[in-house]
Amino acid sequence: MATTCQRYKRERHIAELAVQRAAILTEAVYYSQVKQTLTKDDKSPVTLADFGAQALVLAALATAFPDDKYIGEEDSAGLRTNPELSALVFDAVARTLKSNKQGASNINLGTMGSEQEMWDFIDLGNHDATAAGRVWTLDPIDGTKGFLRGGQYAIALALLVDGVVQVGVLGCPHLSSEGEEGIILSAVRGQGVVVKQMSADLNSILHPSEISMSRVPTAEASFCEGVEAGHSAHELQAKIANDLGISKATVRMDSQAKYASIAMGQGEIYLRLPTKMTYEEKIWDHAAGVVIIEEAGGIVVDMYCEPLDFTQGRTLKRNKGVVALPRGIFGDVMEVVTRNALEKYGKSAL
Ligand SMILES: Nc1ncnc2c1ncn2[C@@H]1O[C@H](COP(=O)(O)O)[C@@H](OP(=O)(O)O)[C@H]1O
Ligand SMILES: [Mg+2]
Ligand SMILES: [Mg+2]
Ligand SMILES: [Mg+2]
Repeated sequence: MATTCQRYKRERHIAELAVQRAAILTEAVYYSQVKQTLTKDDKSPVTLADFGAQALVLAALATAFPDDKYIGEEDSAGLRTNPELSALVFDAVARTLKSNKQGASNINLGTMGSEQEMWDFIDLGNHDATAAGRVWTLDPIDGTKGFLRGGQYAIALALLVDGVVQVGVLGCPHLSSEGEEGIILSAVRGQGVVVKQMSADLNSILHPSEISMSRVPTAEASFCEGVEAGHSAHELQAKIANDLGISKATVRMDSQAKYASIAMGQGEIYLRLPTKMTYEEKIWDHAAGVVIIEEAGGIVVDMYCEPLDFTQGRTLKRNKGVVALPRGIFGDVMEVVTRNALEKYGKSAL
């Protein structure tokens, strides 16, 4: 039986290595001229890098934890009917596998030799029940619009056990800490959070440093919100900042880099209030961020101050809106957030 401090040690390590390997692919695409993109049924974009990163991460998980279940944002349908795009994705995956020797750690992160195998790895992410057992949730590129715009993006991987996030890893290739750009944050519930430098060499994810959230009073805090006006209610968020007497400019940033950034004390409050009450937040947009914030000493709730419920499958259907912030200003800020949420949206109909 593992001691408490060894709990999820292997899961965290493999998740970090898998995220780092996927980031080699996403960064190669980020800086290339070839960013082949499809538009999904919900009108959102998915690029060749999203598919490639999902294949690489799920290959690693399937190799290391074959009995677990996986939920990934993407599926291979768009590749199976598009040979040209599929070949581009496979080429990017093959280059990553070749460039990357998987380190001296002797950890087998899995490989793939054909497009068919790659599609099958991508489709391992089709699970949808989260209330029981071990379920990994993956966002291969969170902030695809940011990725395409040259902004922030994240590779987000988390392990849910019986519906509770136990492990979270966020790879943020364009976020900086202590002057180093390209970082990985990882947390295990009850064991804190570390930030490590991302490196093209899989052996050297290794300058762990502990982090914690900012301790400034509410009036000196700053807000962090998404860039996309369609993803959160910028106007209402500005009103809440104003109601709280916050005068610092709001920082806009794509992806779960927002969670990473406030976990490291580079900002304080992440607000994500709905633009439409029918939208259900996706679990892969929050799971890794939640455990990272909680382990950095913060709290994540919905706009009615309820904890996020990860037992409901692929979406947070029992929650509306998301707020993440340091413990010390929680009471002050949430009073104003819930008042505004009730005024604007009424009582939770959930
Ligand atoms: N109407 C909406 N409201 C809230 N989130 C939305 C949304 N439409 C899409 N999203 C999610 O917003 C995520 C990006 O968040 P942000 O705006 O903070 O960068 C997207 O993740 P992907 O980019 O992985 O698809 C997508 O899941
Ligand atoms: Mg998407
Ligand atoms: Mg996402
Ligand atoms: Mg995504």
